[in-house]
Amino acid sequence: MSTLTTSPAEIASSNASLRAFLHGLPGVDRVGADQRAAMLGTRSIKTTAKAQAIDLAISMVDLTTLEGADTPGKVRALCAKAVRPDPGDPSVPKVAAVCVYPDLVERAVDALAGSGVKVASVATAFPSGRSFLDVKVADTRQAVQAGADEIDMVIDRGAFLAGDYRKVYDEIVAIRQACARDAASGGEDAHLKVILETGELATYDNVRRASWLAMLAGADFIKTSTGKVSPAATLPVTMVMLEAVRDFRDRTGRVVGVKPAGGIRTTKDAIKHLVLVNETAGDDWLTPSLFRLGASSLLNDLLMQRQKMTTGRYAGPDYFTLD
Ligand SMILES: O=C[C@H](O)COP(=O)(O)O
Repeated sequence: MSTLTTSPAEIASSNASLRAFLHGLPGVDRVGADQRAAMLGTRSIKTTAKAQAIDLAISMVDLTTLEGADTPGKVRALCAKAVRPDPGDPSVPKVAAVCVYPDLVERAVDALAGSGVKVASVATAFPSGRSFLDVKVADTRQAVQAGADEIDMVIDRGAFLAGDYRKVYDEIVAIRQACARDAASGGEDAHLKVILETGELATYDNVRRASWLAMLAGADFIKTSTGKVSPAATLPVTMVMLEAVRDFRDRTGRVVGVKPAGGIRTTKDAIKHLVLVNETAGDDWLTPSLFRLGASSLLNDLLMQRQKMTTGRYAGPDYFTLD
């Protein structure tokens, strides 16, 4: 693929030029993508490689709670689990991040202080994204001020589907600016994950276009779904996004991460995703700094399978705390 000779700002100088660029990307062969993802999903991994894959998957989990009924107590318990997933086995790695609503960020920051586990906050009128830009910017700023290390924003799917790419681009740029940490605090800017909500984008071509749009606008990560819309993280959609980050690096030199989220519940699902990463974007992406699994209830299955591999038997159903 050829190097991008025009800057993202030039490409986005008007909706027409952005549209020309996005619609000039090669189309996705839907049947071929479904078949390839299904074929990669049948690869089996055994013994040592499986044990390593389970630990890698644990270290990539964004342990998530995004319920209206979330409480400070639930977030505290989740944070304890994030740092020490199995209190009986200190060799289990900690997860990558805990993902919560903005008003619970402070609780998570307190509970995770010094642990190395990041705090991710959803923002921008999650999950619908339907609000005013200044409300979305304020939502983001408050989460960053409360100490969020990562912001998971949603795109305006209505604008995207109406072909108003420039609006989506401008909004991502504005949210990226809102991720900047106050210079006086000396901290790093919050990383920006851009949720495409692929279940609402209708076609794989749109998934590819939305991936590029988010990356051109400055996303650090592209994320499939909110977990509130079905389908969420399917293998072919994740594959299309992995191809996009691979091609984006080839054409710009910038490396963007990928986060499938929503509906990933079993060790089998997690391992299928890792195979996909390896075979599509390559092993550079097999690290928590470039690949995450957003999930509310995957961790216990990973822990159960890990224990089965170590001890030869499953723990009782009450052994692990609830996700
Ligand atoms: O970002 C993560 C998702 O909201 C989690 O979805 P899930 O509850 O289907 O695992």
